[in-house]
Amino acid sequence: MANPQTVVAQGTFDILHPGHVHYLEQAATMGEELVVIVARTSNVDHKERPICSARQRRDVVAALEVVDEAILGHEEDIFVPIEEIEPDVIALGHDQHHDDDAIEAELASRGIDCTVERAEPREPGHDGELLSTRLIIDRIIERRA
Ligand SMILES: Cc1cc2nc3c(=O)[nH]c(=O)nc-3n(C[C@H](O)[C@H](O)[C@H](O)COP(=O)(O)O)c2cc1C
Ligand SMILES: Nc1ncnc2c1ncn2[C@@H]1O[C@H](COP(=O)(O)OP(=O)(O)OP(=O)(O)O)[C@@H](O)[C@H]1O
Repeated sequence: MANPQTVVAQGTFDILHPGHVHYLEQAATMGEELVVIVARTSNVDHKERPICSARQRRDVVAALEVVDEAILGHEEDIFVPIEEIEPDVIALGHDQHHDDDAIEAELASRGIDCTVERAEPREPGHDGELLSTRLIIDRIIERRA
């Protein structure tokens, strides 16, 4: 296709689990090409510091079949990669703390024509399925302490 619709997804992706896969699969259905921006460790300041390096997190996301490209985010200005990619859609995760309206306003002020969509959460499909990095780490601490 000459002009595929590009979707951007983003997140920390520290220790991948099926919730991440679900989010990325949903994001992929919003267009034809999926580019994932992996958060720099210095920008993950709203929760515990990731266990894996940004490069490792990026490499594992890039290996997923549904992902066309995974890149490391910008250290200072999260809209720099967006300006470079020029996506048609930004897919926000169901629980991402970003304000949809604030993102849309910033896109408009930079002249980027792009819609902002929210993905749906995925609930555990069986007993004991861990769909959160924090819950996986809590389980490791509990079982290996
Ligand atoms: C549109 C958009 C672009 C982003 N670009 C970057 C970026 O370039 N660099 C970065 O470190 N984080 C970027 N982020 C932020 C993180 O990917 C992410 O929202 C947050 O730091 C990780 O939190 P989460 O995994 O709980 O969502 C971006 C977020 C959004 C919504
Ligand atoms: N169970 C889930 N269902 C749908 N999307 C999910 C799920 N878990 C994570 N995601 C999405 O994956 C993206 C990256 O998530 P993130 O790296 O913060 O993982 P997390 O497991 O939610 O982390 P933590 O549990 O440490 O807060 C986010 O957009 C988030 O909404």
